[in-house]
Amino acid sequence: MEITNNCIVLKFGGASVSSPEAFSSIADIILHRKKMYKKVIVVVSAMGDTTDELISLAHKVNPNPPRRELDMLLSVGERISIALLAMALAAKGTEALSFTGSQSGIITTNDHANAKIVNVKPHRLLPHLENEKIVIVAGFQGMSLEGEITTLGRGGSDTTAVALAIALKAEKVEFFKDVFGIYEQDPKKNVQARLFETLSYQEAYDIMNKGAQVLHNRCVRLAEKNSLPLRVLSFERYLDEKLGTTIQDTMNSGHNTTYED
Ligand SMILES: Nc1ncnc2c1ncn2[C@@H]1O[C@H](COP(=O)(O)OP(=O)(O)O)[C@@H](O)[C@H]1O
Ligand SMILES: N[C@@H](CC(=O)OP(=O)(O)O)C(=O)O
Repeated sequence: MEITNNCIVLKFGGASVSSPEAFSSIADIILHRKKMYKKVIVVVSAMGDTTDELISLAHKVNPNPPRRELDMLLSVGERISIALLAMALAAKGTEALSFTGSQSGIITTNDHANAKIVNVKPHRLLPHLENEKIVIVAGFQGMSLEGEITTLGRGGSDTTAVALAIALKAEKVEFFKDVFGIYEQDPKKNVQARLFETLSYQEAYDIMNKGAQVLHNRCVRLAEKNSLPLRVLSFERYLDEKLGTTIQDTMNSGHNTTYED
């Protein structure tokens, strides 16, 4: 196993935390990566269908809920996950600390339900990372300059992970999915679809633009602008280093840090 001394962001989506037991499984993945990386930041999404269930709950109370209040409600899904993940790691004897998007310094526009990240100020995370503690951040949410809780649009946790990786100068982001990587088509619809080993940002972006929900398309553009390598791999077969898709530049284009996607 290659030992690096660096920083990595690990992103776990709703499919990887669809049951209480799943938190223990992904805690094992995180502990495996912690042996390789000094600084480990974990971004996690709401469990399974929680976000859909919260939207439907809101609509039972008000068929046209105020967008500000909907964001307040939806941000709860990811808060449940971060706390449960910290508890799962504690059950394995490892201290980890959970933080909401606003605590993590994810600063956004004030566009409720479709906010854009304008800056990342992860001051609160830094001392814990220096102390080599695992830091867990709620995906999909932030705080506007006006101090309001916002969400980034469906699938937005991927973009949280990329923005944090840029701010913390992480080596890469690993996205743990219920598929082995990015395919030419959804492998659940076409079992013959080819799995890509590597993709350029543009190729990945084109696949997302055709409607593949495997990565939030904003996160691909953001990674490209900052030359940040991305890897999409399976949360079940993560030990198989050859299995997965790497998205990176063919040449390092040397852009300055930007959060504009
Ligand atoms: N071209 C594609 N390559 C890989 N997965 C795809 C593609 N198009 C659609 N998908 C779907 O995207 C899903 C993404 O994985 P998932 O674990 O659900 O992500 P997350 O929980 O992070 O949102 C897969 O379940 C897969 O069915
Ligand atoms: N929970 C949010 C954000 C998200 O990114 O989820 P996932 O990582 O499961 O796509 C959603 O369902 O849209």
